[in-house]
Amino acid sequence: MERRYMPVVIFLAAITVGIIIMVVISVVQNKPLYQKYKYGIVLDAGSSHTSVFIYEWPAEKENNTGMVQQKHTCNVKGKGISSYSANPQGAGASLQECMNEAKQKIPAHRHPETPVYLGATAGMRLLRMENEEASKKVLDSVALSLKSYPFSYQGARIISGQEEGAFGWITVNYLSENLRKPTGTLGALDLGGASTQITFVPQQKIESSDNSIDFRLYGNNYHLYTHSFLCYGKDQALKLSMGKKLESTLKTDPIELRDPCFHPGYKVPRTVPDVFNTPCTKELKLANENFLHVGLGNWSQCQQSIRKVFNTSICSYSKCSFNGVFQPSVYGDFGAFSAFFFVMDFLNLTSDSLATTKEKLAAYCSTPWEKIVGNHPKIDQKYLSEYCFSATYILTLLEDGYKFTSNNWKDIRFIKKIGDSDAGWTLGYMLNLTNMIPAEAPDMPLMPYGGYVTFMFFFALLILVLLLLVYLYFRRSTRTAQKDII
Ligand SMILES: Nc1ncnc2c1ncn2[C@@H]1O[C@H](COP(=O)(O)OP(=O)(O)O)[C@@H](O)[C@H]1O
Ligand SMILES: [Ca+2]
Repeated sequence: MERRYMPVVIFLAAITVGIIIMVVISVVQNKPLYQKYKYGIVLDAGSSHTSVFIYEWPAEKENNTGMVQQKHTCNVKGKGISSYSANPQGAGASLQECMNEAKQKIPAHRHPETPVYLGATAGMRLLRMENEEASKKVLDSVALSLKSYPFSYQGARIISGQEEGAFGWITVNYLSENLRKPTGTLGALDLGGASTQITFVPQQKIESSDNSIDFRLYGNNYHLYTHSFLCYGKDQALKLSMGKKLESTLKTDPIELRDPCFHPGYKVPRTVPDVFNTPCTKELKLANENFLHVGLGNWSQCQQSIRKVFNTSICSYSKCSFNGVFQPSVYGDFGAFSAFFFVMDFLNLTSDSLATTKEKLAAYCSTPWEKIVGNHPKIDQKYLSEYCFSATYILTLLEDGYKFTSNNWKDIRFIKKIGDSDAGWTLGYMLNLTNMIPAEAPDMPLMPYGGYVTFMFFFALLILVLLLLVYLYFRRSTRTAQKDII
């Protein structure tokens, strides 16, 4: 071969290698060139109501953190499934409207592969304690209803308090993309109507095995503390607290229950079984079944009365939250969701110091009931009348129960959603059951997307320049050759 062709050969070889590198990188980087979505449905059968969550994720990226998003939610009309104990068929029927909506929201060709899970929480735990047969019938009824849809039915069951706490923790940390980073995780505080959960990575040893859960997620080990207090959701706590007041006052004054946790001017007739119709309160045999629930609007007395539902005098561990339950010192930031958020957000108490929160709440509780109703004509009066109690309960639970202080109060973030997805146990439950959180970290793309685009751009530019140089070189060498001939 003539020597003058050598540079051309080198140029061509460089170009070929360049093209091969570009093709290889683009294949590795863009394995799926277009996105297909997959779906999953979880029904949260809570004590007060049932919500249907539809999740969506890109089919090819299901093992990456933060990829699953909430696409749609539907609130089932009426009360929670545990309220159908006398009419179990009604429980299954109540889900129809939302399940039909799910059929509309998910593309039909995905229906057969879309898993459906129903998890029932504390309302059904209480019904199971009270009447196991009735709780089975309710679960059978919702199972039958869910099986009639074209989705892939995966079961309807009562989840444990530990699962409820741990999956809530997985949800908030998955959505905050904390799981693949060496940085800290977010503790999870969930307040329902019938139970409440606290879950976090503690700094101290976990002294009771009931409160310890281990996970290996994306190559990291997590040693979690979790506890679920049955009967300490805000609706059952209200019954506990009213029950205590009734026990001490009805004996002397059988007509009126004077309650500092309700607004002055609030007066509602109630019956004793209204308060004692749950396994959380012991049955009180009282001749007079009717009483008048009268509000006093006194925040500090309200807090005193709520403290009585927390037993802090027994503890067989190095430290306890309440009722003899082991709890290490709270550590790190916490996401407080569900009723923690609904109540504190309604009262605009999500971002003040603990002292200011107490001052504002005291003023709110002493506001006359008439004025409260006038200020919020559209809010359901049952919710409205209970916000003073609920917020006082929340402060007492967090401070006296879990031992948050004015120093770490700001570590509690009252949240509803992270991105588009609600904080709660449902997403974590589905991720776990579909094995979407691998124990080991999945392969990362070769380089971040921005770096990839820049790299491809400059590489293409380089190849263009090389082609130009080859062209110029050829032109010059042919001219020289022609000159030589002449
Ligand atoms: N807008 C709202 N304001 C106040 N409380 C609310 C609101 N929406 C829901 N809640 C309350 O949140 C709680 C949700 O609990 P739920 O999930 O049904 O029970 P559990 O988790 O104990 O089974 C209930 O006490 C319900 O009354
Ligand atoms: Ca709940």
